Amino acid sequence: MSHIALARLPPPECSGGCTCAAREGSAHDITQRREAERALQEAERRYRSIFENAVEGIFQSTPDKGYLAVNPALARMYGYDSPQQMIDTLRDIEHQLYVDPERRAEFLCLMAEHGQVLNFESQVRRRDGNVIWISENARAVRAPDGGIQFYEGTVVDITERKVYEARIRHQATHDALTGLPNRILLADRLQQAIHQAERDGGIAAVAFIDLDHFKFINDSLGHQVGDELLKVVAARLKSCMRASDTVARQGGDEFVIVLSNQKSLESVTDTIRRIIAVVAEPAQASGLDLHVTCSVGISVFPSDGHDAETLLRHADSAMYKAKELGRNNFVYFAAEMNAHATQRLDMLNSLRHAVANNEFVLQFQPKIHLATGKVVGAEALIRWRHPLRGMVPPGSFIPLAEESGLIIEIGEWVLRTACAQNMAWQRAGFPAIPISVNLSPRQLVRGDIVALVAEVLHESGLAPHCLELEITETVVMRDVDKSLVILKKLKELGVKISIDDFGTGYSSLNYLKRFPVDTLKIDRSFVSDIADDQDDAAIVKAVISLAHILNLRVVAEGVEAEEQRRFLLENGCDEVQGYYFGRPVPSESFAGKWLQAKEEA
Ligand SMILES: Nc1nc2c(ncn2[C@@H]2O[C@@H]3COP(=O)(O)O[C@H]4[C@@H](O)[C@H](n5cnc6c(=O)[nH]c(N)nc65)O[C@@H]4COP(=O)(O)O[C@H]3[C@H]2O)c(=O)[nH]1
Repeated sequence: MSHIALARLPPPECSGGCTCAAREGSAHDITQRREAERALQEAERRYRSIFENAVEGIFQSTPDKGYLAVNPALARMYGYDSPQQMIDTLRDIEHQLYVDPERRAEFLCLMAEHGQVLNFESQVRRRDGNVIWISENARAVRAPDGGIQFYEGTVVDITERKVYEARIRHQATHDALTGLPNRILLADRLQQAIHQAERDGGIAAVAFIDLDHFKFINDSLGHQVGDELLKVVAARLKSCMRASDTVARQGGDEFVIVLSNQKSLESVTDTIRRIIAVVAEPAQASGLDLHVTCSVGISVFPSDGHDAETLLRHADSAMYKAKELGRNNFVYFAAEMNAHATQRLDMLNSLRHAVANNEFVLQFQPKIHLATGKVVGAEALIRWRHPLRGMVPPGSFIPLAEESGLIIEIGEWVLRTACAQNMAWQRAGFPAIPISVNLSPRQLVRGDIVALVAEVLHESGLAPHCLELEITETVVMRDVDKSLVILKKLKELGVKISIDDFGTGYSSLNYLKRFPVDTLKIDRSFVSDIADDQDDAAIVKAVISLAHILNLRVVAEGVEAEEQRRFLLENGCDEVQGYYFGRPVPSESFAGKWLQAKEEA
């Protein structure tokens, strides 16, 4: 404003008589021009400041290859010391900048079609070779003839967001512990393998892999050891696979592999054999030497199913068959397994129902003192009174209860009922004899078994020495240190402990010496043949002497014949149990037959 006022003033040398008005007019023109120039300069200064100081990268580039102008932010983003250095160096954007040169072609194409690109994301190479993700917004600036003169736009570095997105995507599709694909990605990969086999007329195989006795390792050695072991197994499985195959963790100790584009079943079998061998190699987890095996069920596209869900279900059924057949092996799906899997599911449902509806009963089998023939104990044995199938023996449902975890509730019921029954006999005036209860592997490792036994004794009022817990030898030997701690605590409660099925495992004498046990029960498989099989006879004799050296009682189970009784008597066995003396019977019959007999005697 001030210079306009100044321009209107006559110049100092003016003495009048001149055409001051004209001079004033021309001064006015100059002033206006200067003003416009200054405004322009000001605007340019402002825009330059924005350009120079913007945090976003700003550029002008030509359709052919290079840059016209870039701001310092863009030069910095791409790793150059100055804009000029960047302009001079980057003469071929397509090949020097874009990681995928195709992106430049797409950029040009979008510009030609729409005159702009929005959020155009690409990977570019910085001057130092590092790759970053950028997002560009740009427009085409056209000449009056309509041709593209140059492009101008902005660039932001979105690497951090991309890394974050990739991490989130990875987390959603991978298992956190092992880093393997999870169920979601597995479904996708399996679908791809099916499509590929359909297209090429080949086969694809799905293998369901379950670690044998993993739950036991997890429960007894702790989750940390279990987790470590899963990681080792995951790495081993991966080492057996081609890049095009998939190893996924289905959950827990279950893995699934998808073998795509297979030429023949032989090649599938070869891979599975390799997997079984590699899993079975000794493993180290948390400093412990472990040995784990796996059972594998395989289904094949197209013969065993046409969709991912069916193939997975069938591989799962085959895996159960592999477990049934002794574990550490593999089985291909066969149609009849469907029926078996359905049966198993039905059984599990009715077993759950049985727990809720109290469909179990206990029977009792006497333990006889061999030398005197007196009843010195009773073993409680569970039966399932099924509403349709009648009395179901424990061999038909205990393994499933164990596998599904239902054994915890069932076992607790057995313990309570057996202790209550013993008290009921005593209150009815029968002599106090110890009652034996089988403890399942899961019950033993669950950690609160000591508290449970203490609680049941307290609630029932049963004297601790009137309860004997039978634990199978293999379970005790699987984790000697942990078993030792639990058995000691149980012993401190005052209950008796018996090692069941003795001889079937691999007890070391050294361990046996350390265990606070009262009784060894010789497995009935040895007893049944003592009259005919010299080896079994020798084993039974050895177990009796060993037990006596260690100051333990010996009970022989499964005695069915007189010659077995005589052999055991002659060799100093303390107690016997078996059909020869008495079968398991309901509580009333037991009291009537055995406890009265003891009283009369
Ligand atoms: N062949 C033959 N068998 C005889 C003879 N004497 C007794 N037995 C049977 O041998 C089994 C002895 O029980 P176990 O070794 O503890 O073996 C038991 C035990 O491992 C399990 N079991 C039974 N009740 C329970 C329970 O309450 N809890 C748990 N966890 N397991 C149980 O089921 C297994 C089988 O039980 P049961 O069918 O009742 O079978 C019982 C019994 O009926 C004989 O002279 N000859």
